[in-house]
Parts: sequence; structure tokens; C-alpha cells
Amino acid sequence: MYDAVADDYCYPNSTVLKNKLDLTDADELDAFEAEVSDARADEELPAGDLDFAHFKAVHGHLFQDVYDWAGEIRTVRMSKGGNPFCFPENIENQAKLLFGQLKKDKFLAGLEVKKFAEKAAHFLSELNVIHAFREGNGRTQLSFFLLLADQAGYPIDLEDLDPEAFLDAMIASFHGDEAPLAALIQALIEDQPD
Ligand SMILES: Nc1ncnc2c1ncn2[C@@H]1O[C@H](COP(=O)(O)OP(=O)(O)OP(=O)(O)O)[C@@H](O)[C@H]1O
Repeated sequence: MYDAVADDYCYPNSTVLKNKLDLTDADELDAFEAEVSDARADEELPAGDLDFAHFKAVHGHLFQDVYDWAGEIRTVRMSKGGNPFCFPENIENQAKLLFGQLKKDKFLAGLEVKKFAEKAAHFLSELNVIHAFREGNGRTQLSFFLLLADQAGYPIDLEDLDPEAFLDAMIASFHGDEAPLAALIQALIEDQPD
């Protein structure tokens, strides 16, 4: 749940996001959203160049059944747990910088595991600060990270991810400490069966 309450994305006098099924009950929407985005995540994700357009396409794929604005950046300010994300008017520019750096870094290919984990943690942390979408950022970040890791030669199985530890690490990274996130990523890679 975001700190930001009712906005134009929500039904009048409600914090439930307008959705394609017109579900107005928060629990029903959560359940539907979880089910269909999981199913979409199991499908082949859109192909792309690991750029911002690709990232948005992944969000569009995961949430196409739920929101009209799937794949489109948000237009409202948001925060979580008191932590403010990028203002909407700065999202495009910040994303251009972040994805530009990723390209300069050759999409993190050819790095030994520790370096890859550090760089990937930094990328994920910055991506989270941008928080491009009104909803679905966490799931899109993870799906995109899997594509990135796969292409860099480090295929990862998310079954092995501890969601609570991951969330704590993401929040720590928001406050500038990327070490727990890097350690989690490194452990995920090292724990993969050969
Ligand atoms: N207090 C916080 N400060 C900074 N970032 C946070 C905080 N709480 C959660 N996050 C980040 O925001 C993501 C969730 O964003 P959002 O709710 O848009 O995504 P989601 O896919 O709908 O939800 P989830 O990731 O919980 O399934 C988390 O995965 C985490 O990376």
C-alpha cells in the first residue's frame, strides 16, 4: 500500500485502482492482479534491448489484463513507508540516465559474480527510486532483472529468493546501503544448481 491515497487512478472516494474488471474491493483486486500477473510472468516476456522502452514493455505485458495504463509511466507523486520516489516529471530523464549507464556498462556482461551483484544491486536500487509506474514496480523490477541477469550469463531462479529479506534489502538500498542487496544477489547466483 502506498502512502499516496486517493488520486485519479482510483475510483471516487476510494484507494482502489480503477481496473479493467471494475473490481472495487481492494482484496478482490489484489487477488486478481496477483493471479494474472503471475500467469503473465510465466509466459515469454517481450523481447527488447534492455532499455527503458523494454522495461515499460515488460510492465505492459505483466499488467495488460488489469490496467489500461499498463506499460505507461505514472503521472502522480508517490512514496512508500515515508520514502518519496522520483517526481513524475523527472521519470523519463532519470530513466534515460540509468538505462544509458546500463548500456555503457555493457548490460553487466563479462563481470565476475561479485562485481555483477554490486552493479545489479545499484541498478535495481536506482530503478526502485525512479518507481516508474503507479503500481506493479516490484514485479516489473524483478522480471526485468531476470532478463538482465540471464543475458549477462547469470540465470537466476526466483524460487530461491526470500521475499522478506529482499524487501528489507530494497528499503536499505533506498537509504543508500546497497550491500545487503548485492549480497542477496550474489548468494542467489552462487546457490543456483549447476
Ligand atoms: N518503504 C519502501 N521504501 C522504498 N522502496 C520500497 C519500500 N517498500 C517497498 N519498496 C519497493 O517497492 C516495490 C513495490 O512496488 P509496487 O507496490 O509498485 O510493486 P508491486 O509489484 O505492485 O508490489 P510487490 O513488489 O510488493 O509485489 C518493492 O518490491 C520494493 O522494491
